[in-house]
Amino acid sequence: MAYAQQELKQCIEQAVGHANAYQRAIIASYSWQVEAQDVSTLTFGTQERFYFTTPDRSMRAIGFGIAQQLKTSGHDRFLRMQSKWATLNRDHVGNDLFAFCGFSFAELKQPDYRWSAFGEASMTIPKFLYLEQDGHTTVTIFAFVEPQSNAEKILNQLAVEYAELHTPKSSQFVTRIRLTRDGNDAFEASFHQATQLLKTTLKKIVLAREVVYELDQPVDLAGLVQELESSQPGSYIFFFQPTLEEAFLGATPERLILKTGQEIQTAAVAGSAPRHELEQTDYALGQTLLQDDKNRVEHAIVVDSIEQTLRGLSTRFEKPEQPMLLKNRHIQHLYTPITATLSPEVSLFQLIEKLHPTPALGGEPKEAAVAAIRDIETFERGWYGSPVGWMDGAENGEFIVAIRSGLFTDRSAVLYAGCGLVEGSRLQSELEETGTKLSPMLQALSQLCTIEKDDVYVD
Ligand SMILES: C=C(O[C@@H]1C=C(C(=O)O)C=C[C@H]1O)C(=O)O
Repeated sequence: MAYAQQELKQCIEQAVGHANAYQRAIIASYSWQVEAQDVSTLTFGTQERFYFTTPDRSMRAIGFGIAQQLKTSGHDRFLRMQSKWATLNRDHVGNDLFAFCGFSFAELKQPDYRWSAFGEASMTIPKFLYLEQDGHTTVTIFAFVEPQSNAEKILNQLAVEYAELHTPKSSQFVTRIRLTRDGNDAFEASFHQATQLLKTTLKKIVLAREVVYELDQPVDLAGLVQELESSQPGSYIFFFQPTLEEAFLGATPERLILKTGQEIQTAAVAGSAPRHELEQTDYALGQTLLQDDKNRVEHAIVVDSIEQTLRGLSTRFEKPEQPMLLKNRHIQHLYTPITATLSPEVSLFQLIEKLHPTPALGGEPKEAAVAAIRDIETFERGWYGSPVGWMDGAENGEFIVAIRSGLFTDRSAVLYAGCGLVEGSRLQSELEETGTKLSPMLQALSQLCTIEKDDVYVD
C-alpha cells in the first residue's frame, strides 16, 4: 500500500484509546497525497459511491463506502444536523472530517419508498475520499472506531478495501429503457391549479414534472456520470449512491452556496431559453431572454429574495445591477452571481435553511409556495431541487441545487424537470421548457442505453 502504515496504525490506536476512554465511537482519519484522479475512478468502487465536481472541474470529491452516516428529519432538520455534525467533529482523531451532504426538498410525504434510502437530511463520511482542491489531490481514510475495537483488525479490513479500489471492474451494461410515464398530464393539471393561486396568493411558483422510465437491467451509473461530465461542461456533476441499489445524480448549473470562512458565493439562476446550434440564432435567443418581461420578473423575484435573506445575515452584500446569461449545452438562463460576507455567528447550516428553497425552486412567498407545491404536485420531490453538496469540519463547503437530475434504481429511472410560473405563464411553453431541461440526462442516457418510446428527448 502507498501509505505510511505505521502512522495510520498510530492514528487508529489513538482512536481506540479515545473510544475506550469516552465509551463512544470515534472517527479516525488519515490522509496522504496521491496523483490526480478523475471521474473514471468511480468505476473501481463496489461499495457505496459519492461524487461531486465543480463546473470548471478544479474541485473534485470522490467517496467510497460509508464510515459514518448522520441522518435526521423534520422541519428543523438543518439545525438538528448542525448539532450532530458539531458533536462528531468535537472528538475525532486525525485530519479534518468531510461529508457528502443532502437534504430533501421538504419533509417527505408519508413514507415514500422511493426516497427512503436518502431521507430528509443525511451527511455521509465515506471510508475513502479522494479530494482534489487547489491543484492537489489527497486520499483520506476515515475509520469508524468503536470502544473495545481491535486496531489490527480495522487496519487489515481497510487494507483489503483499499486494494479493492484499485482493481478494475468490467462494466458492460446494455440497457433498454422504456418511458412509462411522461408526467405531462399531471403537470398540466397542476399548472391550472397554480394559475389560480398566481391570481391571488402567490407571485411565483415552481412546478415540476416526474418522468418515469423502466429499465431492463441496471444502468452503468459510473458511465452515465462520466458521460454527463463530458457532455455538460460548465455544470456541477453530482452522484450520490447511498445503497448499492439506489442513486441520485445529475448535472446542474445552479450553485446554492459556496462558503469559505465567512465569505460566500451564491447565484440567482432563473429564466430560461433553449440553445441553438447556429451562433446567430443562439445569440438572438439569448438577447430575447435578456429582454423578456416574464423571464425578467421571474428572475428578479429570485434575486430580491436572496438579497433580502442575505442582507439580514451578512456584513457585506454585492451583486451586479443586471442579470447576465449562463449558457449550458441545451439551455441558457438569466444569471446573477452574488457574493457576501456572513456575520460571524451565522453557520452554513443556518444559511442553507434560510436560503432553501429560493424562488428558483420554490416560489414567492416562500412558505405558501412550498405548501402549494406539496399540495398540487402528485409526486414526491425527494432530493430533486434540494441542497446537495459537501462540507468539512470547519463548515466550509459547497451546495448546489439538485436539478437536471434523476433517481436510479436497478429497474427504474425517475427524472425531474421543473419551471417557474408567474402570472401570464403559458402551459405549452412551460412544458417545452421542462423538455429542454430533461435533455442533458436523456442525451447522456442515450449514449449508454436504447431509449424506447422517447418523445420528450430534445438534442
Ligand atoms: C426547476 C428547474 O430549474 C429552475 C427553473 C428555471 C426557470 O424556470 O427558468 C431556471 C433554472 C432553475 O432555477 C429545473 O431544471 O428542474
